[in-house]
Amino acid sequence: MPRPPRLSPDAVAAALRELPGWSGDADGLRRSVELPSFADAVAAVVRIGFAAEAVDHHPDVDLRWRTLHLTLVSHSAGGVSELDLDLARRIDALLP
Ligand SMILES: C[C@H](O)[C@H](O)[C@H]1CNC2=NC(N)=NC(=O)C2=N1
Repeated sequence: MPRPPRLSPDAVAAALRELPGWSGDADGLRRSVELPSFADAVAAVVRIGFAAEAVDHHPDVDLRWRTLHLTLVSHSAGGVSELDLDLARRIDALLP
């Protein structure tokens, strides 16, 4: 299945205005979130992991104690694509 192309900087900036909590640019979307505990943070990674598998699009995840640092980028596109915007919305629905 063809994967969508890299979005323009303007398109990413416009999309970010609808994604409070996320920052970044056409090279990647970023969100950091602190959970109440390490166990909660691990559970969030698992929930995000299953959501990612469901859409076959995967975040870069950096877990530091109870803080998750998430980066979304479409490796196949060399930047942010519609798949990353969709995954960001799905992740937001899973986080407190
Ligand atoms: C074959 C499979 O669809 C590809 O390897 C997918 C899997 N998940 C992916 N996730 C991300 N973030 N970028 C990709 O290019 C990508 N490619």
